[in-house]
Amino acid sequence: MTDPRISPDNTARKDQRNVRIGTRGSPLALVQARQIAASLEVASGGALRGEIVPFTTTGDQLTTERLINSGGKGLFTRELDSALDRGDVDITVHSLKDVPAVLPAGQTFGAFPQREDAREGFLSPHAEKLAELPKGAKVGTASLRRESQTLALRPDVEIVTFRGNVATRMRKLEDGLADATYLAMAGLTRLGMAHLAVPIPMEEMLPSAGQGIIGVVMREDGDAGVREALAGIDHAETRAAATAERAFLAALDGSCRTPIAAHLFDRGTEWELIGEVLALDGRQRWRADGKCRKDASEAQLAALGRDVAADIRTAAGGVLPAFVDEW
Ligand SMILES: NCc1[nH]cc(CCC(=O)O)c1CC(=O)O
Repeated sequence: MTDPRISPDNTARKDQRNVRIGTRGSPLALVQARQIAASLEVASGGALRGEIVPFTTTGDQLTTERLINSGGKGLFTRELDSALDRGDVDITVHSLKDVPAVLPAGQTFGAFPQREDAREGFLSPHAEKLAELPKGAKVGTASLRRESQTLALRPDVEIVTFRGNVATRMRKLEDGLADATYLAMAGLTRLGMAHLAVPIPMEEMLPSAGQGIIGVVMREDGDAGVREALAGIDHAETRAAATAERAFLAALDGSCRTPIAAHLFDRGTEWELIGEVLALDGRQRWRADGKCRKDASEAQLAALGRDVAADIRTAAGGVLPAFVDEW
């Protein structure tokens, strides 16, 4: 039976407004953008209708070479940033860990929906975890954080550069190009493929700042209806984590480009931020942590991030390895 109030061809109702959602065109990005579209429609009581507008970013066009040699951060956001600036789209949807520590001027996060599993996933046809790999095994990754964290635990393994979507990486594993690789559990879960990986305990391999979080960006002078609907899908705990982890990142990113990891842990009555910086070869590793109350303001959470970053600087004697960022 057809409900006469619902237009059968799914065209916009007269009282419905279109929200153009800019996103990358990758399978994961599209799943995330569709999820945001659906939640916005619900949060606005049907007044808004999400329209997905896919973009190919610079980062999507790069293949084998290390992204880091191609301009670092912002590779996956640049084209989306300018589309939002120009007003070609109303909002952009990103994996937060791919978003540079500082947003372009005039742009702001309208929503951080509830975080997905932030853990790293271990994928290997031969082993359940890194410790089980044979001596000298090849571990595929293009992330400098994962590379240095792996070498810190297993200095004997060989790191090989590994990129591509989930299917590509699985094929490379089958072809023996590497014995193991990592993918974020969040991405795998969103794609319905979490069964392919074994989650790694968070404190064994601290994830990237913002891992598992989707950031929805709007213009500061953006439409009030859109702003309100975004506020309706914002998740307070996730915003707290995004704020503390990104403040930590921003405080270290300013002067150095280094393998960095951070996560805000829920310790019942308190938040605990753990941050980590490593030398590329994994031989040096600095960790620091700090706590604050669960009812902390965004300013206090940002201060927590900066404090933990300052502790790491002190621990490292002010000499952090001069290198790269996460992507
Ligand atoms: N750097 C690419 C990227 N950006 C976001 C995710 C996964 C989803 C997420 O962490 O939110 C991934 C893939 C990966 O690192 O495994």
